[in-house]
Amino acid sequence: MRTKSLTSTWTSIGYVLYTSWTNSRRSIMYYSTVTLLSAIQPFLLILFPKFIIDELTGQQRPQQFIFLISLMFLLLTIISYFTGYLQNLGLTQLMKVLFTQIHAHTAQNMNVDFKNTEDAIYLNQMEQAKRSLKSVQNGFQGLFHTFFACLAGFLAFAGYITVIGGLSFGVIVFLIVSIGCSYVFSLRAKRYEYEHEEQLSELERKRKYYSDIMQDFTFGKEIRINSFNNTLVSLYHSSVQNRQKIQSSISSFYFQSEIIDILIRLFREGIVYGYLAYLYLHQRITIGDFVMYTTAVAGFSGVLQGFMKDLAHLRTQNLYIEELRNFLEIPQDKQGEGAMLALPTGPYSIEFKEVSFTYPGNSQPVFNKISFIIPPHQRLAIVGHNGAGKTTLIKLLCRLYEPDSGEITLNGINIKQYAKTDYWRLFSTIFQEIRVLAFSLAENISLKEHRESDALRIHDSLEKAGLSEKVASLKSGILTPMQKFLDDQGVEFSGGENQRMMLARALYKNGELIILDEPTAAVDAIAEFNLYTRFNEMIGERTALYISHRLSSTRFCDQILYMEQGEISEAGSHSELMERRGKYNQMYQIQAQYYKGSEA
Ligand SMILES: Nc1ncnc2c1ncn2[C@@H]1O[C@H](COP(=O)(O)OP(=O)(O)OP(=O)(O)O)[C@@H](O)[C@H]1O
Repeated sequence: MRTKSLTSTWTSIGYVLYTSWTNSRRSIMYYSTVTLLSAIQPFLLILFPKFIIDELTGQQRPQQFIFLISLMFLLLTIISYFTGYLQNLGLTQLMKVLFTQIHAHTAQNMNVDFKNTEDAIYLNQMEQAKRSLKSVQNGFQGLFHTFFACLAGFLAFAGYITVIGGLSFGVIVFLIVSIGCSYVFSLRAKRYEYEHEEQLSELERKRKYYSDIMQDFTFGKEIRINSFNNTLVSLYHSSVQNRQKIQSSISSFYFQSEIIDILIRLFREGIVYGYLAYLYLHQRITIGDFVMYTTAVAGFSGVLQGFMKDLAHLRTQNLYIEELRNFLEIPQDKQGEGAMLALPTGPYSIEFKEVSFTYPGNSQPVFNKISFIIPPHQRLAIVGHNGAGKTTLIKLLCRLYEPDSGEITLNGINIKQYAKTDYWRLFSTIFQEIRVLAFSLAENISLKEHRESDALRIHDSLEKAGLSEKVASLKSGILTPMQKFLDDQGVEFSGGENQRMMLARALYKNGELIILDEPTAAVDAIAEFNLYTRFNEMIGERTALYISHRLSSTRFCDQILYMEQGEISEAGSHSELMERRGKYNQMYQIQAQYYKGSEA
C-alpha cells in the first residue's frame, strides 16, 4: 500500500494526467484552455465596471462609455461561448480516456490469477476500484475536473491578489486566514466521508447481492417454499438502513461545516466592507474603486474558498486513485516459471508428487503431501464425501491454484514449466456449475465467435452429445440464441439439455485430457451412469479424470481413488476395491440399495 501523503496526491494527479494525455491529448488541451478562459472571465467583471463608473462619475464621455460597455459584453460573450464549446469537446475526450480505464478494470478481472476470484479481499478491492470509475464527482473524473478547477482557482487567486494588493496587504492576510478556518472544517467533513467509504462499499456489496438474489428467479422456488423471502427483504432493508445511517451522519458533518462557513463569511465580509466604506467616506478611494474592491473581495473569497475546497477534494480523490491503481497493479496471471517449454506430444501421464495445499486465508490444509499417478490413456475416478478435496485437486491440476509444496508433473516435467495458455489447451473440462452464455448455441459450444467456429464440428459434437434432434427442432438451428438476456428470441434448455450442451462443448474442444467434475448433480443415478459411460466411449484413448459421488457411475474406470479429508484412503480398480471390503465397498453397498431394481 502506498502512503496517503501529499506526495502521493501528486503521484495520483500525475497518473490521471499522464493517462489522459496518452489516451487523448485533446482532453488536456481543451480543459487547459477552458481553465484559462474561466480564470480570465471574473476580471472582466471587476475591471470594466470600475472604468465604466469612473467614466460616469468623471468625464462622462458617451463614446468612451459605449465603447467600454460594448467591449465588456463582446469579450464576455466570446469567452462564455468558447468555454461552453470547449467544455463539451473536452468532456467527450475525457469519456474516451475513462473508457480506457474501465476497459483496464474489466480486463484485470479477466486476467488476474483465478484464486483472486474466490478471495473476498480481491472482490472488495475490485468494488473500490470500480467506485473510482463510476462517479463523476469522485475518482478518475473527480480528480481530473478538480485538478483543472484548482488550476483555474490558482490563476484567479493570483489575479485577485494583484488587484486587492493595490488596496492593502493586510486585507489579503485577513481574507486568507478567515478562509483557512472554513477549509479546516470542510476537510474534516471530507475525511469523515472517506473513513466511512469502505463500510459504505461493503454495505452496498451486500445490498446488491441481496437485490440480485431477489431478482434471480432460479432461487424462486427455494425462497418461497422455505419462506426465505421475509428474511431476504429484512436483510436488504437493514443493509439499506445502515447505509442511510452512515450517509446521514456524513451529511450532518457537511451541514455543520456549511453553517460554520456561513458564520465565518458573514464576519469576514462585514469587516472588509466596513473598511472599504470607511476609505470611501474619507475619500481615499473613488466610487469606481469601491465597486471594484467589493467585487474583488467577494470574488477573492469565493475563489479562495472554492480553491481550498477543491484542494481538499483533490486530496481525497487521491485516495480513490490509489485504490484504482492498487487494483490495476495486482499482478496478472503468470504463464509459468522460468523459460517456458513447448508442450510434449501425447500420450500424457500426470503425477502428483507430495502435493500440499491450503486455501489462502484458511488454517486447515486441504492436502498434505498427496501423491498419485495417472498413466497415459487411464480413466481415473476420484470419489469420496463432500469436502474431501476432489474439486480442489482438479483446480490444482488445471493450475487455477498452485500447490504450496510438492509438484504436479506432465510427462515428468513440472506443469509450471509450460505456458498456462498452452497447457490449458490440453483440457476438455465439464465442471459442476453449468454456465450457459447468452450467445448462440454454436458460440456456446465453440466458445468462439461464429466466424471463427467450425460449423461441421459443432454439429458433430452436438450429435455425439445427443442434441441433434433438439437442434433440428430449433428454427435457427445452431445459430439460435440461448437465454433471453440479449435477445428475446433466445431459448432456454432444460437442465439435462444444458448438461449435454456442456458435453458438446468439451467434445468440440477435443482436449487430450478430459475432466468431468460431477456435472451431473441434477440428473438421476441412471442418467448419470449412462452419461459417464457414453462420454467414456466417445473420448477413445484419451486420459480422463472423473469425479462423482455415485460410485456406480465410475466403476468402469481403470483406477479409483477413494478420498477422505484430503487423503487417498483407498486406491485400485472397482473390483479390487470391492474385494478389499473397505470404505469404498461399504459406500458402494449403501448406494446400491437405492439403485436396486432400477439399474440394468
Ligand atoms: N475457494 C475456497 N476457499 C477456501 N476454502 C475452500 C474453497 N473451496 C473449497 N474450500 C474448502 O476446501 C475443502 C475441499 O473442498 P472441495 O470443493 O475440493 O471438496 P469436494 O470433495 O470437491 O467437495 P464436493 O463433493 O462437495 O464438491 C473444503 O473444506 C472446502 O470448504
